Amino acid sequence: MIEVSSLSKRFVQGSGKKAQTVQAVSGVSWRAANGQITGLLGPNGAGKTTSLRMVAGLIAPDEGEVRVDGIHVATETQRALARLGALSDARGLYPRLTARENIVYFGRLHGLSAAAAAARAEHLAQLLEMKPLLDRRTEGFSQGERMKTALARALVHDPANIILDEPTNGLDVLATRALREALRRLRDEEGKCIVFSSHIMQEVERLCDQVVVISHGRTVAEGTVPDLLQRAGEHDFEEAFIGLAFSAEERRAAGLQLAREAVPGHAAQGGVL
Ligand SMILES: Nc1ncnc2c1ncn2[C@@H]1O[C@H](COP(=O)(O)OP(=O)(O)OP(=O)(O)O)[C@@H](O)[C@H]1O
Repeated sequence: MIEVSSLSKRFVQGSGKKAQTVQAVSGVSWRAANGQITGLLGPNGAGKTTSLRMVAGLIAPDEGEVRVDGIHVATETQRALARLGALSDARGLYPRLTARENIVYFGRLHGLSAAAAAARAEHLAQLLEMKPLLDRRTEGFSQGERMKTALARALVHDPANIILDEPTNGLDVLATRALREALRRLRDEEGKCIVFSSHIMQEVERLCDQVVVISHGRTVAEGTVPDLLQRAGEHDFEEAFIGLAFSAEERRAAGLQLAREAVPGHAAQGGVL
């Protein structure tokens, strides 16, 4: 289980009089349960990546806290992170090593014996359907092949919690489906707590048991897809997302309208969403 409470983070760019402050995350709170897939859904710049980087202990929050299975990431970092597998956008594989060597190497860094790491590589290759890749050098791997290898590497220590930042970025339809299937198996067969960020509505709608909508660094809604549809008073998830994530003023400024806001006989300036 992952619990994020009142998390805030700002970045300062430049120095002196030219310094600019960006409030990336402003009091975000959410909870991701075991045996469920939780989606962080938000427009570009909403604060999803920054939130996940704080969950993974890569950057420290200014305020708030993250607990992984009840363990504070800030104070018991090693113990909390031992229970977390993180897949970031930068896949960062070693090109001269085979997929198997990449996975085993990370297993060894996590303290697994050579035999245990090798057994995990076999198990994960089966789970992620990547057996034919295992003994190829990762140099020249396709996006989908790289993603699978990086995911196997992130799962080598069998963490109970998995976070993935926009995992389908750059993947074609087949690789996306394979990833979706792998995440379902990790949820259903192994009871993992899975969190992934996305701005792709269909992906979240298809896969997530629970959705957290983030906008301007805040949690603006949380619930199942049917909960969010009901809350927004919409039948279409994309319309619900637009209604929840953007204020009426923002929609007007962007020249966008929800279908239900359209005046009959008048075309929207920027097109009806
Ligand atoms: N290292 C940084 N320095 C300065 N600003 C940053 C930094 N990292 C993030 N930001 C800013 O914080 C805000 C939130 O960024 P973040 O990457 O968390 O959003 P996101 O929801 O993941 O967006 P996207 O869907 O576009 O990836 C943005 O305005 C971004 O420019």
